[in-house]
Amino acid sequence: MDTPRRVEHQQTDRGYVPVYATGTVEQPWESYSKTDHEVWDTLYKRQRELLPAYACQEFLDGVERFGLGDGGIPRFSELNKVLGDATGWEVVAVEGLLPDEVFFDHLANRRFPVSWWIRKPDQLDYLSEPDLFHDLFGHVPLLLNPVFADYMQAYGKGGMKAHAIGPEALMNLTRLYWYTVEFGLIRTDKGLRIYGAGIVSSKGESIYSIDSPAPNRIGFDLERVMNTRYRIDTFQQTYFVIDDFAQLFDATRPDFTPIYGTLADSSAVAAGEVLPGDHVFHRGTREGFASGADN
Ligand SMILES: C[C@H](O)[C@H](O)[C@H]1CNc2nc(N)[nH]c(=O)c2N1
Ligand SMILES: N[C@@H](Cc1ccccc1)C(=O)O
Ligand SMILES: [Fe+2]
Repeated sequence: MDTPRRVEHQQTDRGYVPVYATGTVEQPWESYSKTDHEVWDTLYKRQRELLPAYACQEFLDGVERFGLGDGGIPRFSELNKVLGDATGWEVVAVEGLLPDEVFFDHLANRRFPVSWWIRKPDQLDYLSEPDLFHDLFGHVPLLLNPVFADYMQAYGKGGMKAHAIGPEALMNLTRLYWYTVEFGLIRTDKGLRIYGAGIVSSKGESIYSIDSPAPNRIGFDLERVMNTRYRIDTFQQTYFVIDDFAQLFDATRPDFTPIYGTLADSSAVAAGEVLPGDHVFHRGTREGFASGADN
């Protein structure tokens, strides 16, 4: 994996850091404070205790293989030895949210962007932008699963294509990412389990997504998901459930171009709606659902 070449040094509050062409930086591991490491340990321990009963086995296996609980914020260079050998993926440190095409370009090249900074102690339960804990603990363990690793690279390539087609196609694809990679549930013989990074990195939403009567839980259907709006500022009003990872990979293998065409003519579905054709695992009570703009 050739690391993107350095193009400039950028003045930040940590002094000059090398910024690469694709928006990546070096992980400033020596700069992390004692509090930063304690925040990681607190969040890790909370999720490690909760998730054996809530997360899918593939995710739990990934957490163990990386040894994310060995104490303090992990060094990306250490993780990349395990990750590179397993599936050829590489964690790269970034400042935060990247433009869509830069983000997809990373995925298309088996690079997963992880914010170098971690949330503050008073942000344990909510923050507005993905931090190191969300990106690393939430997304990276499943990249050790070869089939999921292939899916994520294919997603990146699909993102470059959707970006070239136009903003509506990109929105359809971003909804797919949202309801699977970020907030997806999966069926197991022990009941519904979590694989979405946005859920497993949040104690509150881990419990809510499985136990609460409020949200809908509906069987995954590609076009249904691509046409369903979502909210970024609350727990989800609907969770989509896959039977297994193969279902997700098979559904996303075909060329999406005709689907983008079909969806361009149909109006989007609101986040909390249940449709006649839905495979309803649970029809939510909708208690606590605020109204408001959806994506
Ligand atoms: C897929 C969709 O565009 C999504 O919002 C992207 C945008 N840019 C990003 N940038 C970073 N660093 N991390 C992310 O998860 C995302 N998500
Ligand atoms: N098959 C999709 C790309 C894609 C792959 C995997 C996940 C999501 C999207 C396309 O042709 O655009
Ligand atoms: Fe994420």
